[in-house]
Amino acid sequence: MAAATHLPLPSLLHSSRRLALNPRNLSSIGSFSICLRFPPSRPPLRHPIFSSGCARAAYVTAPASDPDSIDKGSNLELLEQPTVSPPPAAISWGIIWPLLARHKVRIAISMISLVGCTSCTLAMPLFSGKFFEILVGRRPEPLWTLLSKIAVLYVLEPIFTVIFVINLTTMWEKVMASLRGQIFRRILIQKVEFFDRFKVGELTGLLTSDLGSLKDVVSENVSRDRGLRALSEVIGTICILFSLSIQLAPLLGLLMLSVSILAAVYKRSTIPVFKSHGMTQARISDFASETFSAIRTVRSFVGEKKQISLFEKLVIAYENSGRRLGTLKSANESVTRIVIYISLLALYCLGGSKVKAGELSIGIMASFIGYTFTLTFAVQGGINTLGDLRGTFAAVERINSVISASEIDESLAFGLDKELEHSDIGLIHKDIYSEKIPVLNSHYMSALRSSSNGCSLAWSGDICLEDIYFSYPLRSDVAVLNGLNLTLKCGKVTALVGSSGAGKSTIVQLLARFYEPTRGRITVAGEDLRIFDKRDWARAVALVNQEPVLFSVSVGENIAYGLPDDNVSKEDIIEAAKAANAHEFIISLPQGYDTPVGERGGLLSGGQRQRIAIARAILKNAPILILDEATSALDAVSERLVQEALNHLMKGRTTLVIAHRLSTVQNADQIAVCADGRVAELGTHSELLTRGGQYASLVGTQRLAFE
Ligand SMILES: Nc1ncnc2c1ncn2[C@@H]1O[C@H](COP(=O)(O)OP(=O)(O)OP(=O)(O)O)[C@@H](O)[C@H]1O
Repeated sequence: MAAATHLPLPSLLHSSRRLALNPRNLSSIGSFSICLRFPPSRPPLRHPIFSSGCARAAYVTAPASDPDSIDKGSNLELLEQPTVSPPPAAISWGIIWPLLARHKVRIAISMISLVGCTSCTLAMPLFSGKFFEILVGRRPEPLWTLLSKIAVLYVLEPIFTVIFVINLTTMWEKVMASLRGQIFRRILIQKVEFFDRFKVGELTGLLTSDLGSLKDVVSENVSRDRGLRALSEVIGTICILFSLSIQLAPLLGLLMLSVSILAAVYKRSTIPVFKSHGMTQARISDFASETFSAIRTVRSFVGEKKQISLFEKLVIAYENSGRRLGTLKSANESVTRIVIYISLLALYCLGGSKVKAGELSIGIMASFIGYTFTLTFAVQGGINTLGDLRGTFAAVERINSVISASEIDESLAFGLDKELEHSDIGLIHKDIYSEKIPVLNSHYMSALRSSSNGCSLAWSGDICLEDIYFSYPLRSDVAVLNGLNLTLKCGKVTALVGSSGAGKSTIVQLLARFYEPTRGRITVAGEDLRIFDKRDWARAVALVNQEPVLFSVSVGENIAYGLPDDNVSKEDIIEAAKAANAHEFIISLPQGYDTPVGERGGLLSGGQRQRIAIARAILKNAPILILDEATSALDAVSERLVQEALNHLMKGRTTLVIAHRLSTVQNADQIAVCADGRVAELGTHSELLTRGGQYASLVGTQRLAFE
């Protein structure tokens, strides 16, 4: 093992494919499926990333002197990698510390100014005591000398405070901006099933309210009676009190102890109320965003009353939990006050009697009263900060439970990392998590990079789906594809038909690599897709759906999104729009190409949206084109315009068409009938009609709808 070396994955793939995966060689080593049926105790004779379930866990060893030994079949050893540890929590001290460490100077200035302003604050009661002693003639110092010292304190304290607040908040805002950017990036690189699992509202809530709570824990706790200042005042006051009078200090200690115990009891008793308050708030936000985004459905079903009544229930639940929280807060407030008053009364009695007996100076007694108030406010402020911290911990826990439970799509993340490194994006330039993800993964991912480029291969080679098995991760017990085999011939049109739920759109999702097959492989010109990182592969596939999604920017910017990394010229945008039959309607819009399309393109008609999506795909100029019911939602006029645009787009590209209309399907070079997760029939329109099988019956029963 020690002498072993890591072979570059492409060469391994090449070799192992020759040994086991190339269909032409299957006869010599047994069928491809034999590879998949190796007993679990023995790894299959191919790179385990190509079998399901161990996608990240493998590398290859062979003698360093003979990298070609794989070809010769000697010394080939495939070793299972130890299980890769799960991705680190999205927010932890280990993540925040490096971000804080970038602002050492600001932190140092904040701490120095904190000491400065706290010292000023804590010196004030001492000066008050001296002031009274001068007034009653117990101190020889001239009054104006003392007053000028007090004036210096009054000037210094706000100066130190400003320096403290500005530095601390600036530093924290910068840390939070990095963290927010990183978490957005971390969400964006999750596997697609992550987005199946969590609602959009939940994910946006992490970035807004939950991260907002983490931000507030510093930015809302910089005032005199909160956070670090409160803490430093508590510590400072106790030290001063003990140095002033060893007899009276324990009394104030008792006061603090009582208040702290009350705070702890309050904290425990309010945790469930606090949690349920937060959850009801999240439900309100989810419900409102769902209602507003489905406003047309609500309108068409006259659902306003129902939505209002459901919303009312949520609002009442929120109100109730808010009231319970308020009651607990007020109870705590009054009990805390009672404790403070009792302690003050005790101080007056004990301190007063000591002053009368001449055991304590009136100045110290006056200082003590001042410190009692300082201590009271500081302790209360500390408790409030604890309350904020409690909410913040709950928010951090929510963020971590959502993001850590999921898996990063490493083949996407790796490519993105590389691209960001060379981009001008500064804030989210380096993934703070990548350092935490085991080095092995990046070694593994760099091995994934093939010398060949997926996009150029797709211009010249067929796409083969070989023995594909697939279940959606969230419904792993339901087999959607069961050993599907299909070849999309290069530059030709393949139509996919079949009953609803037969798995047509699932094939599209696999071709686009939103999901990976559970078993089997997809190849382009004989190369397994998994040797390309996903961002490379994404450039090879243009997808036009029934419901194209536009961003709420201008028409021109939506078309330019076809090449999001490039500076697309206005001429290119116009050319693409013309090819998509969209130019005429675009120039008739109020601001032409600068007209905003509204949220999800809501300010345009279905046909207009579709033609902009086609223009975007034309600009992308990808070798593989997937049309998933691209014209099925359109009226006859729009359909003709869109179909013309699509015909233009399809030229010279490997095209997969899913359609219910016979007219769209019958001219395809081949038609595949999907049933029971397999291709049941394959041929041209006339061949399949002659065969009289499922396609003929689909056409006969008009389930493949005619115009
Ligand atoms: N994200 C998902 N998670 C879990 N199951 C899914 C998901 N998407 C689709 N399915 C299930 O997979 C099966 C195949 O769905 P698919 O959308 O591929 O069918 P289809 O042939 O395209 O149907 P249609 O013609 O109605 O669009 C269905 O049973 C569906 O419920």
